[in-house]
Amino acid sequence: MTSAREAALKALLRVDSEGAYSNLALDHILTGLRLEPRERSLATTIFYGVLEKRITLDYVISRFSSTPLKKIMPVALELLRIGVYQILYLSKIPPSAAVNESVNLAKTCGARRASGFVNAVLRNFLRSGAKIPPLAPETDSVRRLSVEYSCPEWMISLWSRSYGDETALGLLKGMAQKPELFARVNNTRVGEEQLIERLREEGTGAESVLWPDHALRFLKGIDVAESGCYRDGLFHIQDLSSQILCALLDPQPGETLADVCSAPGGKTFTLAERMENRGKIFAYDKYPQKVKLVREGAHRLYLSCVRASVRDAAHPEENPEKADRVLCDVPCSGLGVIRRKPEIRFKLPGPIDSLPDLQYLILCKSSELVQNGGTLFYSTCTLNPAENGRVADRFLSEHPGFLPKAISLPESFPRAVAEPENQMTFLPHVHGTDGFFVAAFRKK
Ligand SMILES: C[S@@+](CC[C@H](N)C(=O)[O-])C[C@H]1O[C@@H](n2cnc3c(N)ncnc32)[C@H](O)[C@@H]1O
Repeated sequence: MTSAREAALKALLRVDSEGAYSNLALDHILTGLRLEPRERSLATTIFYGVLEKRITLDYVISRFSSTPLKKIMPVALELLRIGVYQILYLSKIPPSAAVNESVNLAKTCGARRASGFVNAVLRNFLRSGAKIPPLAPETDSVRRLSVEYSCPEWMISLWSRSYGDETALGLLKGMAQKPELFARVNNTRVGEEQLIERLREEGTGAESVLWPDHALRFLKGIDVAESGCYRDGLFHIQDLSSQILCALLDPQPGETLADVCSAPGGKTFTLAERMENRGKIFAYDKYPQKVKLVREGAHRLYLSCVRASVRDAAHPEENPEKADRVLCDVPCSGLGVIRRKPEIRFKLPGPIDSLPDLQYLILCKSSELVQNGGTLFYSTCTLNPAENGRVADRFLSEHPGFLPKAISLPESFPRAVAEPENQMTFLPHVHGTDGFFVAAFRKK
């Protein structure tokens, strides 16, 4: 029978070898296995923990292995990470059990010849006192932070350069925190208090958030597949940052909107709800299978004003009907959602460098959809000025037909980054949201 650690191993290998998204890789492995709830929870803890702490774990392994990391076969390396992770961070698991389980899995999961090596490295680590060994005194501060917070050096340098050392440190500390989970109440079907009560009956605690309206905070995790309220279309899961963007966009019933990068549909749904399902939202995405997700979500939530279809926002064949408000929630590097998707920290800076050109193109093309006097919003879930403020600044400087539209927020959302008043960067450790960026423009 597959154990929790074997499930975690398989999911980790999937992320490494196929570049799979963490949640999908884990779901894929766990579906089809009949693990006890406790085993399932251990598999999840080990899987996410190893991804989150990988840089720290690799540093530890490098100090106790005579073989350089790059030469260790993938299964053995992952088993070493799983072993060291449990020894360092899971105090309820006896260290000897952590070692034995990794060694046994090496024997049964395709790394039999490396099982002695896995045993030797883990036992060396235990004998040394099972602590993260100090770095050499000459190690520079970025490398130190990288090992301490398990964050790549290039990302730490980017954040220090862009936001200052203090904010960069805040981001690193925030990255290690468990993110809160929020829902957007489907106000076309249920009131906030009513939904809180219905969730309580299902055994899920939730409370209202002061702002924006119709946002709920879950008091513990929720398995949406098990929730009747979810199936009945009473809410969708959405971070506060996205809900705030939709509040700023402020669509009115009866208007026409275009959401040019809409899948899987979270913002489309909130916008449709804010419009009380009256008017039209053209929800586009480049990929047909993703458009299907938007259609299914709108159907579940009874949002008939959503019209989902395939369209390439960067190379549109023709421009459809103009809209009162247009949203460009562009593809981005996702550095603001590392708390939820730990594998994002292993993206390489090279591919990220090409994103601003695509983002700018999408923004320029989409600006042609805005009616005179209408508004245009640009957003990302990343913390990288090249994809954020620089795209927004360039748009204004090259489009005299648009003006900056000031963003003003309640006092509980103070500005944490010096930027023009039509831009706002949300930081997890300051605002309690995902890392997020919004820029707003008005067409003359
Ligand atoms: C950040 S996600 C959008 C999230 C979505 N707005 C939501 O709230 O659920 C970016 C989306 O852009 C889509 N995309 C990427 N390139 C595109 C393009 N050239 N045209 C249209 N959509 C594109 C991706 O498929 C992805 O679904």
